[in-house]
Amino acid sequence: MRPTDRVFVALDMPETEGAKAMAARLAGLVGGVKLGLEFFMAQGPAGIRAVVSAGDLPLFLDLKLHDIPNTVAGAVRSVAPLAPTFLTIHAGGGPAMVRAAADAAAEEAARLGLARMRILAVTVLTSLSDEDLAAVGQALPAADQVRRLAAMAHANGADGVVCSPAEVALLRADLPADFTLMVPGIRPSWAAVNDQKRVMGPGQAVAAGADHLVIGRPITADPDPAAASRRIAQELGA
Ligand SMILES: O=C(O)c1cc(=O)[nH]c(=O)n1[C@@H]1O[C@H](COP(=O)(O)O)[C@@H](O)[C@H]1O
Repeated sequence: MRPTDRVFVALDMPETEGAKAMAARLAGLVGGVKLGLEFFMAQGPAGIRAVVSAGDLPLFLDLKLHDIPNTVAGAVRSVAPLAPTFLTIHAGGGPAMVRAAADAAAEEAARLGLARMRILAVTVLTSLSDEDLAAVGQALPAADQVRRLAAMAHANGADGVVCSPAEVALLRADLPADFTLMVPGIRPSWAAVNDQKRVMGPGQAVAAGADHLVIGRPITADPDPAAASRRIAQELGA
């Protein structure tokens, strides 16, 4: 994998034109685009198609699905025609929900004749500290909860997880090499931390074993997003 292929840029914005312009500007400098709730709620599937074609980049659709198994399976089928490379669900939805998502992805890909989207289970959000986990009654420390959820997601057919850089080395040791570790909470030394809590630099996260990095504001809020992407690529060895 080329160093730039590791990076999915998070286009957290509500407007199609802005997201299309950013995707076109960053084509060749990143490995794909991540479109999530802010964009999907405003622009829906048509907006997703417009942005993907503007940059001609792989799509990471970050909808963080979390509901009963039947509803999540239906949502997976509904987004299958968008042909995302990756789709997120919340591991906290439990074993049957993870299994329902994985099965629906496989069945719908076969039915439509498309490549199967990879299901990624979100473990513990990178915006949560141990203190925050205690407030919602989750097990401590965060790393223990991440390991438990990742093992459960793997056992139930997920293709990978979303975790913070702090847990990457632990999960790499626990799980097979082809289990994808998609890692947000990435902050180069020159970027603001914002609302993230469990953060690391891009080079360190890849050295620890991250397959892909999710990077939003350090690129999109920079006065020169292309230059920011190039600095990150250099840090990754490009
Ligand atoms: O699923 C995600 O992508 C995700 C999980 C997580 O635990 N933390 C997290 O920040 N993300 C996403 O990763 C992106 C990070 O954006 P920045 O903080 O701007 O780099 C956002 O689009 C978040 O929705």
